Amino acid sequence: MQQLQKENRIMKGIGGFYYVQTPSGPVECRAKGIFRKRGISPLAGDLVRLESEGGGTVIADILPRKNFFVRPPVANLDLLFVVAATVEPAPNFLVLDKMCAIALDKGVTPVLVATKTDLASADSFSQVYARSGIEVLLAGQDEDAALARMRELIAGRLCAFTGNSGVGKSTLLNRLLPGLRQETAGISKKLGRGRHTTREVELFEAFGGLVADTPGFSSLDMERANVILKENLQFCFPEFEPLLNQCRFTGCSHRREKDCAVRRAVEQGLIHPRRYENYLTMYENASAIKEWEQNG
Ligand SMILES: Nc1nc2c(ncn2[C@@H]2O[C@H](COP(=O)(O)OP(=O)(O)OP(=O)(O)O)[C@@H](O)[C@H]2O)c(=O)[nH]1
Ligand SMILES: [Zn+2]
Repeated sequence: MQQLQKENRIMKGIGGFYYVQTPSGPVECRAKGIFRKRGISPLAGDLVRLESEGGGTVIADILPRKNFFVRPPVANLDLLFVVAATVEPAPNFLVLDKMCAIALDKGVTPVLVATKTDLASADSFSQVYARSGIEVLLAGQDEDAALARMRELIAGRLCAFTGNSGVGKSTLLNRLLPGLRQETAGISKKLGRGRHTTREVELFEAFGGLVADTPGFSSLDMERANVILKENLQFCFPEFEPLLNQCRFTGCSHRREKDCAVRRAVEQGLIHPRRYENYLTMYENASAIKEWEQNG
């Protein structure tokens, strides 16, 4: 099993105060002034070095980050549950593929969770992702196996949930962590503030890992900070990976080039056409954004 570092980790930040989990218990502290001068803000998920200052404790250093997200503000994410419903709302595979690609681009493992499987079949999910290298879990109303697998995946990792409004993220989180709401209220009370301020990311210890309560992840693909370079996009589709050195041309974009191993795999049914189509769309988007940025 993977081990989460038991060092000092920021669980939550609110109004300039940070709630840091340390091997000897939780500590509430501020950050040293140097961060503000450098324009760096400590984030939930950050591993930090603490120092004593003026009788209190301050964050003196942020250890190198594996990755970070701007909205919601969280660092060092290991795994992202991408939640999508079979119906109400109907799945948008382009959005799902974008979310998975953004995760992979940042070194985060995406796991798809299909909800409302009691209302409609999840066959489309199973088919589209069967050979994608992305794990799909079916979480209808009575699917305990999916919850068991989620607990297993959370162990040793920092995890978050994303998905469009109404797909069932809260329902899933409540089934997974029935105590979450009370805990949220408890911590807010302890800090004596925050219940009605802007939602900040808060990490919860669960099943040997950490789960982020991150309502804002639905806007993931809108972030400029999350733009994937078109050259890197091919690495964000795990099913392309074993083929990448088999294309005739080095630097093949897998669109119109001759003897492209990726296109051949699509024709042979080894890559799902929907995934390939979405790759092409994302490639065009990435090219457009780059030109726009250069001209702007
Ligand atoms: N039938 C069925 N309904 C579900 C399931 N999961 C969630 N729902 C319902 O779908 C609706 C939306 O669920 P939420 O959990 O609030 O969805 P959410 O993703 O948290 O939505 P936002 O808070 O808007 O982001 C609620 O009425 C739930 O009861 C499911 O597996 N089956
Ligand atoms: Zn190619």
